[in-house]
Amino acid sequence: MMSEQHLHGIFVPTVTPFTADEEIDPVSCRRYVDRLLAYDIQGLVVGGTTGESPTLSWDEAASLLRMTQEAVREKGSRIPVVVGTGTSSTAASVKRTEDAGRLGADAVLVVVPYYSRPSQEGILAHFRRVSQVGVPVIVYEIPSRTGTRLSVDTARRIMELDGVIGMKDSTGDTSLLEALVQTTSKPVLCGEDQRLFDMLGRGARGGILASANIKTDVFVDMYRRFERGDTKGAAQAFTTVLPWMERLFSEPNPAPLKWLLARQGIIASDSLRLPMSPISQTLRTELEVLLQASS
Ligand SMILES: O=C(O)C1=N[C@H](C(=O)O)C[C@H](O)C1
Repeated sequence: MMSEQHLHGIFVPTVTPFTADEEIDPVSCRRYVDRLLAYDIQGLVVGGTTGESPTLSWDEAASLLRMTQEAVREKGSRIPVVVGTGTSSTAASVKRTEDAGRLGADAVLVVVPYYSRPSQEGILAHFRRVSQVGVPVIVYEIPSRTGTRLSVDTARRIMELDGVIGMKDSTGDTSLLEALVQTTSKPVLCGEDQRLFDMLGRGARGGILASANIKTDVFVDMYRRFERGDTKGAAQAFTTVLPWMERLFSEPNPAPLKWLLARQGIIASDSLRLPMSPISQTLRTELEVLLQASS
């Protein structure tokens, strides 16, 4: 299982490859994960936003976890595999986290409960209950998707919980990160791709980044440069991936990413489950231009 010492560097949240008729495609899944394992990434996250968690059943998320663990094991890699278990129900999140523990997940990614807009006390109680399961918890703060924003005080109290090992900060600004690094040694990772460079400079220990599925080597190199104090080199590397990030998030994630992975033959199809829908022709053309320029 993971501890806070393991939560640093580049974590890649995986897509869920579907066949054209929207079933999980295990062959693509294996080819895709094997490719990611060729890079010096620090971990994988299955069943997150990028994995289309809103349209996956828990059984499907669990089977993705097993397939990914198998690929990691058979490659002889020891990187942690994290699975998303957060829902807007505390009881369901606890149950999924218990299952994830039985399946050997190294940690769980637990999103702030969405839609019902609970009070700060309710959110704290939610994380207290889930963290008591005994599987390390990474808190996922993404107000643009959940409809709620953690106060600094609540975030600090959640980070103090024994079972919580860190946070993925997708707030889109640096105020929470800057407040947390004053009072906790637990890691905060960037979850807002275009803020990566800025957030590393303000104390983030890495990132959980959908765009690191593309140009994975550049993300790893950028992080390593940053770590050893080569800020200029890290900035240069970041500049080269910015155009990709801009396109990847110009339409709802993970549709552009899946299109790119399918276009490169890494997964068989860019199929999504509704209400996620295929990318526009304009974006396809832009991505095609980027691909041609980088080949
Ligand atoms: O699945 C994830 O983890 C991520 N999801 C974010 C989102 O889609 O909002 C983006 C981030 O890169 C990672």
